Amino acid sequence: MNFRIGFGYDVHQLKEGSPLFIGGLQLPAEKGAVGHSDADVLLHAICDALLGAANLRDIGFHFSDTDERWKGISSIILLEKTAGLLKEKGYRTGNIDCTLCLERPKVNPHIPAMQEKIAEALGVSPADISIKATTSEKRGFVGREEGVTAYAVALIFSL
Ligand SMILES: Nc1ccn([C@@H]2O[C@H](COP(=O)(O)O)[C@@H](O)[C@H]2O)c(=O)n1
Ligand SMILES: C[C@@]1(CO)OP(=O)(O)OP(=O)(O)OC[C@H]1O
Repeated sequence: MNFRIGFGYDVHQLKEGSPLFIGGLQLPAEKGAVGHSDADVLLHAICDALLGAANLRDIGFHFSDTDERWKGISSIILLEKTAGLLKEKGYRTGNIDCTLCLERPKVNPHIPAMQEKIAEALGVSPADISIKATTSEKRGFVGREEGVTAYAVALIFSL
């Protein structure tokens, strides 16, 4: 078996009145993330970790933010497409570990549902998807609730 690892990072601006999509779910929140797609920062970091593991460039290379096809698209679809790109190269997902940096709301109650969504898109078990969260202790860009960031690592393998 050939194992490879990858790392992903993403940032989105937060704006009052925009919807907040995280991990494939819309969460109740005063501020939501802004982007060309649904701006799901956690899924974008996971896409980049998977693409990086396969040395397949990054999310914007495959799904450009100037392409009308991806305007407002659910990032779960982008994650499914990313899994398809890896499959074409003979890779399967092993496990994912990611961290969301968001001042509020607390996402802990929603993590099991996010694990289910992500696992379904990648064709793995929810047990293979680890999601963690932290605030930024009211410091910096995240702490001032101006934005949200996410980090992810992915293990992939080919038989
Ligand atoms: N948006 C968030 C941020 C954090 N959590 C959970 O709260 C714990 C404490 O956060 P600190 O920033 O004070 O470390 C953290 O470990 C997470 O379990 C969350 O659910 N949603
Ligand atoms: C997902 C894409 C494509 O809709 O757009 P955004 O939602 O702006 O997200 P980002 O992480 O900035 O870049 C990747 C994009 O090309």
